This record gives sequence, C-alpha cells and structure tokens, in this order.
Amino acid sequence: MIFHSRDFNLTEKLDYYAAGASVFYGLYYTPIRVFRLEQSKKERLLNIWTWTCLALYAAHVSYLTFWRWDYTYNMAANVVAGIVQNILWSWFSITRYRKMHKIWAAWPGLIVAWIVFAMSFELLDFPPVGGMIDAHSLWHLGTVLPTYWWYNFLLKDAQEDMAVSSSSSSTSSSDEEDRRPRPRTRRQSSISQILPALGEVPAYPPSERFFDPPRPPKVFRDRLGLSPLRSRPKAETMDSIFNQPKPVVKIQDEVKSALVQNAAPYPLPEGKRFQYGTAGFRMKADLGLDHVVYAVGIVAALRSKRRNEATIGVMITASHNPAEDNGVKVVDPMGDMLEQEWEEYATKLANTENALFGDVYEKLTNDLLVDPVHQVHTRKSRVVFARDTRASGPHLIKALKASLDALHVEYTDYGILTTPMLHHMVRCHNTKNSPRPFGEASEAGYYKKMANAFKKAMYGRKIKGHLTVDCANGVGGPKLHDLLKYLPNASNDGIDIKVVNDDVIKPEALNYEVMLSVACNNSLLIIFQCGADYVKTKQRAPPSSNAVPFERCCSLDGDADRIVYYFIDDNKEFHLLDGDRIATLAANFIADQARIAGIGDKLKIGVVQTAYANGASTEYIQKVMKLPVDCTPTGVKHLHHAAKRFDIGVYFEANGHGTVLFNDNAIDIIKSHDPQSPGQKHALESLDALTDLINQAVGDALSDMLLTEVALAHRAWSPQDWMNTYIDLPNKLVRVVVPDRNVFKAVDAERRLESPAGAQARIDHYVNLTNRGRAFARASGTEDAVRVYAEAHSARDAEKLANQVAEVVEAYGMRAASKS
Ligand SMILES: CC(=O)N[C@H]1[C@@H](OP(=O)(O)O)O[C@H](CO)[C@@H](O)[C@@H]1O
Repeated sequence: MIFHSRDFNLTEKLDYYAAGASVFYGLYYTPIRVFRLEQSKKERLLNIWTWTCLALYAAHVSYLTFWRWDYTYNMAANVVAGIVQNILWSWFSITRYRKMHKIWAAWPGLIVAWIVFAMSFELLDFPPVGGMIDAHSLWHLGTVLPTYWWYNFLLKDAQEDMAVSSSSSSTSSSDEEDRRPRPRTRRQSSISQILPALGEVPAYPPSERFFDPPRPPKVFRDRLGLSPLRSRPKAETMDSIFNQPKPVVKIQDEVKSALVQNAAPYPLPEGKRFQYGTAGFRMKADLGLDHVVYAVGIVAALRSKRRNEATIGVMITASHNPAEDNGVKVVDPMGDMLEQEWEEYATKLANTENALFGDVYEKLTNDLLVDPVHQVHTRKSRVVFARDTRASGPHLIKALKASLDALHVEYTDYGILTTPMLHHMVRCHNTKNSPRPFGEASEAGYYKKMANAFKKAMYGRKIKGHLTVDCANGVGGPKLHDLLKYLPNASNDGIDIKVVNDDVIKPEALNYEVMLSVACNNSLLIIFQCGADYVKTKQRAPPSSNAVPFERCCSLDGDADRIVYYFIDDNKEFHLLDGDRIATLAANFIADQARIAGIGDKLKIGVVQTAYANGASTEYIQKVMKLPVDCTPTGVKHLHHAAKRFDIGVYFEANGHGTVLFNDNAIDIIKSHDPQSPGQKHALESLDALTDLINQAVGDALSDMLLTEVALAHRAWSPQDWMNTYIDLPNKLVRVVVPDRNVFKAVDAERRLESPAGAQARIDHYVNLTNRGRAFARASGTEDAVRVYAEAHSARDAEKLANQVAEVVEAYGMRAASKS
C-alpha cells in the first residue's frame, strides 16, 4: 500500500480538509441521532448546533490555511472530535442494547472499539515495513470493514424508526378521511434525513415514538427496494429477511395450561357471540361478561408486548348503560382507544372456548409478535386497570386478574376510577421518561394537575353563582368530591359546586333515565332520574337538581366520560347545552385566545363532529366561527383520530363525549411565542394552562366541566348568553329493535345506508319532502338496535321524519330476516 508518497501541496491539503470534514460531520451528526435533535421541538438547539459545527470547521480550515500548517494541531483536533463521538456512540449502544436486547443496537459501540484499535496504529507510529506499509496505511485499511458494518447499523436503525412511526399511524380506520395525510411536524423524522432518496416519510409526534412494534409496512419495504419485485443487489438480503416464513414459537405448556385452568370459573356461554363495539364489550353483566373480561386480559398482555412493554389499560364499565350491565375496554399506550385492527383479535379471544385459550394465545403470539427480525413475544407485559361503581365490578376484576396471572403480567389495580382517569394513568405511565410527560400516575396527581391548571386558566376571572353537578349516582360523584378538595371555592377565585346524585351505595341508582317508582309513606315517589343520558334523551333536568331559573347545571354519565349542561328559564322551560354547544364554546374560546396571543394564523384549529351533531351547530362553526368541520363515524376513537389532523382539534359528540387535542406544533408555539403585550402574555398563559386542564387522553367530564366554566368566566356569559349563540334545529332520536342490526351497513361517516339495498332511497324520499330535513339510520355499536336520527325546521316535522325513517328500518329489517 502506498500512501502519500506522491503528494503535492494541493493534494495534501485536500486530504486533510476532506478527512477533517468527515470527522467533523461525525461530530455534527452524532448528537443529532443520539439526542434526537431532529425533533421539531429541538429545532432551535439543532440550529445552534449546525452553526457551531460549521463555524468550528471553517475556523479549523482557516487556521491551517492562513495561519500555520500544523500537523500536531490537526491531529489533536481530529482526535478530540473523534473521542467525543466515540463516547456518545458507546453510551448510545449500551443504553439501546439494554432497552432492546438486540445485538445490532450494540454495533456502534463495537465499531468504536474497532476504530480505537485501528487508530492505535496512527498513534503508535513505526517505520514502514519494506519501505512501503506504514502504520498510517494500516489505519486506513482498518477503516474499510466498519464502513460496511456502519451502513448496516444505519439501515437497521432507520427500519426500526419507520416501524415505530408506522405503529403510531396505524390507528387509521378504514373511512375515507382517515386516509388523508396527517399534518406534518416542521421537521421530518430522522429516517428521511438518513435516507433522503426515499422521499417523504410521515413524521409523528415524538412522544409516540418510543413504542416499538415490529416490521416496517409494505410501502416502506417497497421504497427501500425490499419487495420481491425489485432486483437491486442489496434487496435480496433484506428481502429474504422480511419474506421468510415466520418461525413458529411454542408457548410453554405451563403457561398454556394456566390459561385454561384459570379460565375454569368463566365459561363461554352457549350460543352467544361477543363483539368489540364502539366502546369495547358491553352487555348484561351476568350473561358471560366474566368470560369476555378474562379474554380481554389476554389481549392486553399481547398488546403490551407488541407496544414494547408499554402499559396498557383495561377499564371495567358500561358508562351510561343500566346498572345491571357492565363492559370492558382496552386503552392504548397514549391513553387512546384500542387500535382498530386489534378489536378483531379481542373479538376472536372473547369467543374462544376455555379449552382453546392456550392454543389461540399461541397462534396470536405467532401472528402478531413474532417474525424473523422481531421476537417481541419475549418482552414483558404491563397492564393497569380500574372499574366503576357497578355491583358486578369486583367479580369482573377477579376474572381479569386470573388471565393476567396466568400470563405473568405486571399489573396495577387502581380500584375505582372514572374512565378518563384510567386513560390519564395509562398515558402518565407511558410518557414518564419522554420529553412530554403527561403527569403523575396517581389520583392525587390527576387532581393536582387539573386544579392547578384551572387556577391558572381562570386568570383572576370570577365565576357567577354556583354550578349544580348531577353525577348520575356513578363513579363521578366520589371523584368530584375528591377533586373539590384541591379546587379553590368562589370566594378564593375558584368555583362553588353543588353535587347531586352522588349515591354510589345503591348500585341500582346508577345513571338512570329509567323511570323507577317506590312506595314511600303510602305514596309513589319517583327516584333515580339522573345522568347525562337521561337529560339528553328526555330533554329534562333531573328532579333532584332543584335548580332555580338560569342556574348552571350539568350532568355526567355513569363513568364520567361525558357531560351535558342545561338550565331552566323563568318560564320553567328546559334548555339543553349539549356536546355541540360545548364544542362551539371551547373552539371559540381557544381560537379567540390564539388570536389575542398573536398566534392565530400559525395554528390550524378545527372541530370534529359526528352525524348526530345538530345541523345548526355545524353551520355556526363554519359560517360564523369560520373554522373547518370534519365529520366521522360515531365513537370517540374516530373523532379523536380525526382531531389529530389539526394543530388544535376540538371534538365532541352531541351527547357530550369529547375533548380538545393540542399537537406538538401547537404546544411548541404556545410555549415559545414571545408576547408583545400584557394581553398577549395573558392569552398565552391561559392557552398553556388549558393544555394541562384538558384531559387530552380522552373526553373527561370533570375536565370538560372546568374548561366550560373557564370559557364562560372569560366571556362573562350566563347560560342564556351561551344558548343565544345559535338556535338548534328541532331533532328526534329513535331506537329501533330489528331481528339483526348487522344487515344495516352505513357509509359516508354513517350518514347513508349502503345496505339493505333500497333502504337509503326510501329515507331520501322522506327527507326530500321535509323542510330543512336531514335523517339517517345506523346500527348501534353498543346496543342491539338501529338508531334513527332526524332533524327538521319544526319539532313536528322532525318527529314525523324520524318515525317515517324508523318504519323504513323496521320494514327492511323484517324483510332481511325473512330472507335469511
Ligand atoms: C347516538 C349515541 O349517543 N351513540 C353513543 C353510543 O354509541 P352507539 O354506537 O350509537 O350505540 O355509545 C357510544 C359509547 O359510549 C357513544 O360514543 C355514542 O355517541
């Protein structure tokens, strides 16, 4: 090997400058990858680092060119830059390897060791062997192997990155809107920086990136040339990795038999078919729900492994259903609803005979957790769970623990919580060590976060009069009493709250719209009319609220994940302020604060509704508030997903489920914007407080209640002022029982029926005959029924249209049953 034997002045300089550039580039890139400086929230840091490195390199070249051609200095500069990188990569390897247990994660550290070994030739110089092979040439020779090795590490690291990103995005539902691109953060993810030739790669919130599921999706494999149709030389190796037959993982016999044995008290009822619906499984608690809950424990265990040991939540509740019902649902790592694809696995397990639990678990492990690259099944599972106050809760928790025990899952039992509190806990657990921790995973942590944010968001505003809160005799009652211990009262710039229907001792008192009469002193007394569902469907205040005219009242549902407001006027007329009203109030308030803060034009604010939203509210948002509105199928999982497309997405179902989501871009802007006036400062601080006050994991009645109070106080609005913003179109909701609701398949965000054939044409016919008429029918996801909604210019027309559509549904339902 001959090195530098024919150097000229110019070639020598080019050699040194190029080598310096390569070493300095390493110094530049290493902290970017190790500390993820490419994330949008670290943009400022990245800019500073870029300019520092450019300045260092320019100074280095200038010194050598214009000052002194100094070999010792050049060597020292390169060695120092190299040592810094080596230390960082070694640290990166140790921490990554500990976390992932994958050999390739340790490659950078091993490459460093190799480079140090090769570099020792450079430092421990010796006379050229045979007058030709000197120490310097051997050092260069030693750098050939790590290049190949390093390239492979970058590839693996990039694939891992894409797998993480794809998991964050894979919550897409199948509806049309969900296929639209998500808003991009300002900077692309690291993969697009490493492999720019791949083109655009969607960027996802950094907070979601640390979960690490297997296997990049096909679109990325194609882009990487990994699909069988491409024939690039490298593709064959990678292709064979991704397209090999999956290895078969055998689950230990003792785990399989524990799954079967522990299930013994919870048999699958004969002739029953369970389905994961709009909000998990929901049914009469004594008709086999314990079997379903047992199966859900297995789903949660699998899901936790799949999401890289993230904590998964399980909530036992049937929300607004009657007291004898119960239900169960799974909460994903960021506190949102279970990814849609997994509902199918939950349904499969729930319908599995006890004797087959071990085999089905083994099959799902092989299908979902194992491929030649990822052996996710060896990871741990972590689950947290809670229940509402229903009498069947403790038995169901026992069933859940039985399956978690069989699978050696690490779990925390939170006892009794509201549904949104459990979602909060899940997100807190999973963001504990992330750049955006959600909070403390305890009840006190939840109350403190909300109470502090409430005080800040109020910004000294006064709340007029007290608020009466009907807790539906559900879990919201005791939890609201606990929250009040942290909230200041009105005389201390806080809020006075009168709690009604907070009896959790009588389980049968929960929720109810059901008219129940009991004998009392020889007379009939009507009790238990309470809860958000009662108020919304009966358009009546619960008798126990005893509200005087214009007093603000609100009702929660059984698990406190939805809320509606209402008041009576001086003619004792009832006025409902439902989820649509809360959405318009919140969106209006937030958009105003953003405008006052001087950041209105930097943020995309939008509202998401379902087909049940009153047409007048949609028109008001679009025409008066001038904000975009998206419509999704029923169920908060759809709304939540759609709201993520905005910087600030406000979503509410008309029945009061909903919240507001702030994406990373919005939070960065709110936190970093430099206020130009005291007004701007106030508005920015209020917005900042709202990001904590609002439970962004899921719709939360307690948090929504405080948000509403803050918005009303800032505007100094009475409930009447709020009501006057627009006039609702009269509407009617009807529940139709048919032999098989599944024959009713809806499309276009559930606004039209695709089947049974001909039904939609009949509905259209009646809608066209009605002044300002709108109507639709869809199968419920939580009850065995079809729901019909109609609105029109007058209450009579709305009622007539609803009945006409209900008749269409009944007729087509019967016709389908007689055919089958
Ligand atoms: C018209 C209506 O209120 N539907 C409710 C109800 O769903 P259905 O699929 O309509 O049964 O329960 C869901 C879960 O609680 C809730 O998200 C939804 O808004």
